[in-house]
Amino acid sequence: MDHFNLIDGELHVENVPLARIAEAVGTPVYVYSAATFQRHARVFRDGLAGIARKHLAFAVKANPNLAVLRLLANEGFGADVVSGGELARALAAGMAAKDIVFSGVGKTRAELEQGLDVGIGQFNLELEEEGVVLAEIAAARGLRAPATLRVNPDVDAGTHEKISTGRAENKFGLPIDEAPAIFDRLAPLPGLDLRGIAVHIGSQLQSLAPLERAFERVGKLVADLRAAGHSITHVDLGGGLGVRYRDSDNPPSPAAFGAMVERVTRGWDVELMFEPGRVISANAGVLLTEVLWVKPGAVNPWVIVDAAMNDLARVAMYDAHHDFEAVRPSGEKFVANVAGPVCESSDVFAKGREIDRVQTGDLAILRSAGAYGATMASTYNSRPLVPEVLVSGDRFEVVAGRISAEAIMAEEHVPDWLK
Ligand SMILES: Cc1ncc(COP(=O)(O)O)c(C=O)c1O
Ligand SMILES: N[C@@H](CCCC[NH3+])C(=O)O
Repeated sequence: MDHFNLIDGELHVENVPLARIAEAVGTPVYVYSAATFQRHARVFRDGLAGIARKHLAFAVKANPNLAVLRLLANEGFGADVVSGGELARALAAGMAAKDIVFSGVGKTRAELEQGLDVGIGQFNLELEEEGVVLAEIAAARGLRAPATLRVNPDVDAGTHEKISTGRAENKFGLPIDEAPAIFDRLAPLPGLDLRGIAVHIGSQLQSLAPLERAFERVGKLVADLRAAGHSITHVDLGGGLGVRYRDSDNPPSPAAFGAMVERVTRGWDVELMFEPGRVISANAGVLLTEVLWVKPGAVNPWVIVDAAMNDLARVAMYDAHHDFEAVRPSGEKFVANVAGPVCESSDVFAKGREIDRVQTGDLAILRSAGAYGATMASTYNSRPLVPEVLVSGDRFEVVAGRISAEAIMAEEHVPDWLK
């Protein structure tokens, strides 16, 4: 069941009319559905029902809002974090340290220390030297840091170039062929409990085939490591499952993903770990915006909305598609461009698209904005930082306030020697 529906001709999130949120909070604003987050969390878990030993860690980068993290913690999710800031958020949201996995291609010494001091569940190491440093820091504290090696399996995920992570030329992971030798050198260090392998080949995957190829390579590596005498108890299979941004997208279902994982990992005898982000959050949120102007254009009219690339960067960064819909559709359509007010030619959400006919003052949404939306927002053009609202049934709450240009300016100052 979708929780973003027309009720009496007007778009609602669950039982709350979007117009009511716009009136109370202003626009632009991200609006999330708690019931959708819950449903996605459960569908993902159900897809993996056949896997006995598993750990689910939500990729915090997709949506780090504290309320969202708490909701997912209540659904039994831990977190996959990539910075000290994300780690602090996961803890602040009530997640247990042991349920947190620390990924990330450039963890600082301070971040490794922070992770050890709070007792996180696992570090996914990106290179040998990181393992050496982590082992030293842990040994000095009388600890053994639970860790895996993240390997780069050299598999093309078949997704947008800028969100691919598993090809040899990408910066992520260490070359899978070098993993056995690195494992041999790191495993004996007293400060490390080197217990497995991690892999993540990219995001918004529309096919299971590249994932399957990557997992098969990891399975072979696990067998080789065991044959060399290593104890392998954990394999982290990352995230990456794609979602439907438009009708023509056809991502694999969590059930199909689970069936593939079950088949490929049969007999591995490890705890499997997962780091889903987008599949849990993308379609749980929309960006609500107001039409400022409809401006004549040389080819198509320009619908200028009050949301911009600084609020939702995905279109400018990856040519991503987000459906655009009026909150009170008249039934009439027209072909138009949709753009924000930012002074960049790439601040365009849609070009030459048939959309609901809208006019100045109308409310509209950009759909599927719950993942990599608010979290990638900036204050470019000195625009306020976009707020977030969580809806549950017929109530809603501002779970991140709008941070004004004045508040941001308060962090700056002019040196005396310029006055
Ligand atoms: C290491 C790691 N895990 C998990 C994710 C989450 O990916 P997704 O949102 O595609 O599920 C990412 C981002 O691509 C990542 O880099
Ligand atoms: N930010 C990207 C996804 C990056 C995934 C991070 N590993 C997007 O919006 O699609």
